[in-house]
Amino acid sequence: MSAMSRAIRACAATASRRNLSVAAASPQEASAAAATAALVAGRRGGSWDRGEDGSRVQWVFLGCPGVGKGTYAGRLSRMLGVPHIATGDLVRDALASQGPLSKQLAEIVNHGKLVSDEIIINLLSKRLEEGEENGELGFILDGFPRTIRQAEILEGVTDIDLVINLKLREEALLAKCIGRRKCSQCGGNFNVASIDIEGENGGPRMYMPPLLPPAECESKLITRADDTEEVVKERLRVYHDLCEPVEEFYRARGKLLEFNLPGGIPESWPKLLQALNIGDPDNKRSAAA
Ligand SMILES: Nc1ncnc2c1ncn2[C@@H]1O[C@H](COP(=O)(O)OP(=O)(O)O)[C@@H](O)[C@H]1O
Repeated sequence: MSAMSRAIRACAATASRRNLSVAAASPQEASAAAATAALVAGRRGGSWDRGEDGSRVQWVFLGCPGVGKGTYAGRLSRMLGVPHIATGDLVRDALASQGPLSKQLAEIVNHGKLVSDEIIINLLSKRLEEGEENGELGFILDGFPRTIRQAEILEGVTDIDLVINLKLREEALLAKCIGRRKCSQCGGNFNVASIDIEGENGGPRMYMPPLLPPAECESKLITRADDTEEVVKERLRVYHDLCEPVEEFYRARGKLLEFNLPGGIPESWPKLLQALNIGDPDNKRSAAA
């Protein structure tokens, strides 16, 4: 068992024994913009590349359902050579496994609720153990932590370098979730939604074209059971109630990088790299993404 997964399990057990109540973090005095600038500037001179031992990248992605955490975390993980660990994927794998946990999880996930911290910690610890056995170092977490208690547990066992908080206008989130499709054969992710929203307060219009599947995938597309309008609305409500405080948790610790997605992938990806101060002088890495 890896040191980190062991520590997560131990910390979670202690927290549940003590019924850990987490003190609210003190608000940071500096403005969010100044904190973000300092955060990125702190990494200038070095780059975000993994260190020689590959262990430097320990990042977390936060953001509402449909914002694109999986897309951007996946791209960065391929670019930086660190595993992308999405707790939503771990939950869906457990759901598909038809094991004893599967029925219990379906009830929760298909109603847009959060799985208990204990179940998530167990799934994550198992995934980290497997990674350790395969020599993985570093990680980009996507969808974890999602509650203050999960954030406290993670903070207690390892140092998170950076938390990227992706933001997108609420009108786009619902449409993006409902438009999501996956090819059941090749596993490719697509989106049939065409989003075109008027600019706010004189700001630019937001256009996100659909990401359509190639002809060979068209008949094999599946939709996630929790991507119905009713369930997405519940997931958004749960996010605002339980997950938004996690943003504040990291903001107060000076780790939060806020990133407003300006549009679709072609427009947003280079700007995200820029915000992360990831140089790409010879374009080799862009090709890998
Ligand atoms: N860290 C977590 N804590 C509790 N439940 C989780 C966590 N991560 C994933 N889940 C469960 O898996 C579902 C799907 O997660 P995910 O794919 O990350 O969805 P989303 O698109 O809402 O961000 C969530 O709605 C929730 O039920």
